[in-house]
Amino acid sequence: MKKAIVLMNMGGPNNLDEVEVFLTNMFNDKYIIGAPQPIRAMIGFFITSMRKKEAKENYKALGGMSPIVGHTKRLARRLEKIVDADVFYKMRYTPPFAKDVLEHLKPYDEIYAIPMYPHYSSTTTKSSIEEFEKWAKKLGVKGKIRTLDSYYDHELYNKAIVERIKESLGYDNPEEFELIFSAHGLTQRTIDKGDPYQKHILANVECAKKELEKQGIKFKNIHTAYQSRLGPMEWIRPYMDDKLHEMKDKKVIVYPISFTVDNSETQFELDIEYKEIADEVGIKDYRVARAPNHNQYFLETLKDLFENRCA
Ligand SMILES: C=CC1=C(C)c2cc3[nH]c(cc4nc(cc5[nH]c(cc1n2)c(C)c5CCC(=O)O)C(CCC(=O)O)=C4C)c(C)c3C=C
Ligand SMILES: [Fe+2]
Ligand SMILES: [Fe+2]
Repeated sequence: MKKAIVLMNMGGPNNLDEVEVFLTNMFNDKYIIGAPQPIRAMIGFFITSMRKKEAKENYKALGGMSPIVGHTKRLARRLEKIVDADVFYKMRYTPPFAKDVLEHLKPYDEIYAIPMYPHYSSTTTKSSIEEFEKWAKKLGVKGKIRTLDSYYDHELYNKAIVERIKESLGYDNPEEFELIFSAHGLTQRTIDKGDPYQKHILANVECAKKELEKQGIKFKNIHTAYQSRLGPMEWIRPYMDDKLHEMKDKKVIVYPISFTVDNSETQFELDIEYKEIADEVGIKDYRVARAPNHNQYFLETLKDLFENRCA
């Protein structure tokens, strides 16, 4: 039986010319902008035109590209060493797209499509799975597609989170630090329509807290906040910038809980933009923990999802 794993991620510009491709594709996704066509295309064109200049400047600060594709590719390579399957990766809004990767998947009997999103949201997980299945059908890929919705509660995944928090802490005393779990935001409207993302984030924070307790690591306080708000709508609260304003004179570790690999939201927004706010507010020590990336516990989580959790 020939098996393939496909790590499904969002993507990000691989060069500055792809910034427009990334934004256009994202805002053309019906799960991101709910309006029907052609209104969606018009809104997408408008937001892309408004954002692309600033977004390009941001990606310039990261060396002209998002780190997300590179991290996902490295993860796929390392995972391939420990599983009995060939490992691929595909992105939702930038190359390599589902249709590019599926061309290579025709000889496989079983295809394990694993979302790089531990929390289920229509805007990420559902959008990716649906698009992948649509292209598999169009291209006549016959292998059985297996997938799963979420894995934020996986014990090994939470061990990976705690490993990254410990790396950020080093030999310092956790009781002197505030720990903020920062999640990518979502509009309140999406949550009101029944999206479980925020529930999954809050449940993930509880799992991570339990793992910290198990390992005897006690922070002064633990908080959850939401970053990456965009546009005039109400997004889920508390907002990360408001949370940082409560942290004057404090020592803070931020853990980016939405993400399995580092990307522009961690390496630009948290590392650079929110660091500027932290300096303005007078935060004494501001640290951002890395996402799981190729942490051994995360690799073992993926191996277990492949072997035991995909249906
Ligand atoms: C406007 C709506 C957006 C929704 C809804 C949204 C949901 C969502 N996104 C992620 C993960 C990532 N988002 C990233 C970047 C990004 N996201 C939006 C907008 C929405 N996201 C924009 C406009 C951008 C581009 C950056 C910017 O210009 O501000 C990224 C980073 C990709 C990269 O380049 O590295 C990730 C990852 C999740 C998990 C999520 C909902 C659950
Ligand atoms: Fe996003
Ligand atoms: Fe952002």
